[in-house]
Amino acid sequence: MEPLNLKGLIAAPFTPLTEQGEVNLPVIAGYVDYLVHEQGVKSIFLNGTTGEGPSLTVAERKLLTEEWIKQGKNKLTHVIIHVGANAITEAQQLAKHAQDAGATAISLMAPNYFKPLSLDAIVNFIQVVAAAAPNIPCLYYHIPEFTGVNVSMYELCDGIREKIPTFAGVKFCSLDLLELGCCISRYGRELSFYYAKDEQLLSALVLGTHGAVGSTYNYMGKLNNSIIEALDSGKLEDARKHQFTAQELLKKLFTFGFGVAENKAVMSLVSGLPLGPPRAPLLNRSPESFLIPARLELERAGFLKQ
Ligand SMILES: CC(=O)N[C@@H]([C@@H](O)[C@H](O)[C@H](O)CO)[C@@H](O)CC(=O)C(=O)O
Repeated sequence: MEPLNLKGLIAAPFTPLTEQGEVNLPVIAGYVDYLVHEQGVKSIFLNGTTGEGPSLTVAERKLLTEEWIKQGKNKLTHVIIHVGANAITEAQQLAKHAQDAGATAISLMAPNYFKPLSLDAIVNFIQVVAAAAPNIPCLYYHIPEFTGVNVSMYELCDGIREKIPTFAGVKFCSLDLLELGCCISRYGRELSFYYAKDEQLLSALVLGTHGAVGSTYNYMGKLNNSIIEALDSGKLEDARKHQFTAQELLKKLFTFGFGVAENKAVMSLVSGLPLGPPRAPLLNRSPESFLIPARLELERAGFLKQ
């Protein structure tokens, strides 16, 4: 299988929910247009961390996949579906469904209750799931902070194509740029690495990351695209300036406490899309503790009109 022909930013969409907590599919058509026209982002990574994938049922994940692919037709260029699950049979079902629905690729994180803690265990898990979608590429979603599985990606990638022919690379959600650099240097010609810590995009681009998946590209796509454009045209100072704008805002948001629930509230505020609450166990915070101070910072950084 050819390397994934995908570069640039990939947004990890939030899952729109009604106030009653049901998946709110009618929001998705406007969400696609917002990403494409307002943020200049044409690729998505669906049902991952930002999309609260692990809190959704298999049926909901299938509905979301179908709706995003339907609404994204002729608008989105790449739709990657996260199919990871603790039950391997569910992951297989989702992988087959993603392929049948017309997804570009599948991706999966490690199960996180019974954890695959050895290379053999993790490769076996990926192999079984990837085999359920044999015609599309498969990316491993490395996110040790959430899964507790911190196998070396450098070791995982060694000889993996012989075991898993559709293996296409890694979505790399870790601050470990040494590991990322070594992976790109050794495997970057045959595999793709997509960086997934938005606050360090520029550093990963300099190392040669093939693209980047992130939550903040939902509402800061334009700014992060400017980092890529400036770097591509040799304007390092400009690239730094844009990265610093994003970093300063995120650093402030981190001090207020910034997880998926807070991030979703920011996206609703900036985009005006009715994304609704997060699903339990995540909870919306009181406006005083997050949204009011966050709004001020977003205004200061130019993401909201004052
Ligand atoms: C842990 C986490 O949520 N990481 C985010 C980042 O975009 C993150 O929100 C951002 O770097 C701010 O820390 C992404 O890596 C998530 C992601 O790609 C996904 O939702 O699938």
